[in-house]
Amino acid sequence: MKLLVTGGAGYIGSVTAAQLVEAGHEVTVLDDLSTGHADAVPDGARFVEGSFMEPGDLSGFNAVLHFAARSLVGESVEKPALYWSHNLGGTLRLLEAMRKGGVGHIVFSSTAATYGEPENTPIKETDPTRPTNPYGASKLAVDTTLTAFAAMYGIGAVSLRYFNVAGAYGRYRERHVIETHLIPNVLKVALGERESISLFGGDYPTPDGTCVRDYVHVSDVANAHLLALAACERGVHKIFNLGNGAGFSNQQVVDVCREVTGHPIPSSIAPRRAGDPAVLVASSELIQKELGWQPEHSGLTSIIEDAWRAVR
Ligand SMILES: NC(=O)c1ccc[n+]([C@@H]2O[C@H](COP(=O)([O-])OP(=O)(O)OC[C@H]3O[C@@H](n4cnc5c(N)ncnc54)[C@H](O)[C@@H]3O)[C@@H](O)[C@H]2O)c1
Ligand SMILES: O=c1ccn([C@@H]2O[C@H](COP(=O)(O)OP(=O)(O)O[C@H]3O[C@H](CO)[C@H](O)[C@H](O)[C@H]3O)[C@@H](O)[C@H]2O)c(=O)[nH]1
Repeated sequence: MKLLVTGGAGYIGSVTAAQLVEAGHEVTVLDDLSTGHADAVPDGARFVEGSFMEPGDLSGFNAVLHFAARSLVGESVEKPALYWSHNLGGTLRLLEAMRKGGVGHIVFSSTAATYGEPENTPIKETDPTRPTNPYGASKLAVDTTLTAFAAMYGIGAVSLRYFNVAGAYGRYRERHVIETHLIPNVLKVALGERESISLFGGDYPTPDGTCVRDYVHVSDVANAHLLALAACERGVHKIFNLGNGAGFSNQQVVDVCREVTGHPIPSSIAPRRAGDPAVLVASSELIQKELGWQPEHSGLTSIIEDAWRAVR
């Protein structure tokens, strides 16, 4: 297929673009390099530097995989207008360009942040969506828009709600200039780029008092996109969670990083970070049942080993 990958110079987009090229698709990456890197665009993909908010003529593409977004939760609280105009407004323009160009299918990077503070664990797709920050709200608004576009204009859409994506795929890894994610920041301590790691909150209602998250390997996330692409069906919007169904506390993440790197990784408990749910764990039964997705890396150790191998 002839595919447009927005955000294909970023972390998850570059891994997915690489797997799409390996599967024989003709891939064009559209990325403005605001948080991505030109050298992350896989060999064999065409690269267009530009914004998905001005996508131009999309005729000829069979589908869009839409990764590009603003995705810093804290920044979204400080600059809500930016998140609404970029993530929702920009995506509306992309969808209009798809409509004009006759592009019928889209796979969209949604997020666990659409659920907000969960009522049930593990979280199912049918659980309430009550985002607690503009980032999650803007992603939920795109999901709602996709449902309407599928019903009204007959596009085929799949939203994948990733939980905590981690690990690396070959040379493709997470390297954000502003890094907020736990695992890369813990590994920076082992690399000698940081003195220590602060764990935000030690008094959550969890076994060790630190937050619990569901880590899913970036390679398994990328593979889910190939399955989602094949499952796009005109007039239908499907939503799937993507996680491993197992929760690991922030303290456990640090402990596993110590084992994997052999570094003592000094850590301390710091105040809670605003808007962090105590526990976020996915039920991914639906995507396993409907698309046959099976994560190959379910253990936290193997995910962290891959992340470490790519940065050391
Ligand atoms: N990393 C996670 O754990 C996680 C979890 C849930 C959802 N997501 C979502 O997955 C997607 C990818 O996340 P990531 O971690 O790979 O982020 P990333 O920042 O590494 O990648 C995003 C890419 O989009 C590009 N981009 C941003 N705005 C653009 C624009 N206007 N036009 C063109 N390109 C633009 C950036 O330059 C970057 O290359 C995002 O939509 C994010 O919200 C990520
Ligand atoms: O230096 C740090 C960084 C993070 N954390 C903690 O580690 C946990 C995981 O935090 P991350 O920032 O790695 O990930 P989040 O769970 O906040 O965010 C992930 O899930 C969100 C959905 O909830 C969004 O989709 C977001 O894009 C995605 O990265 C949280 O308890 C956080 O407070 C620390 O203690 N110290």
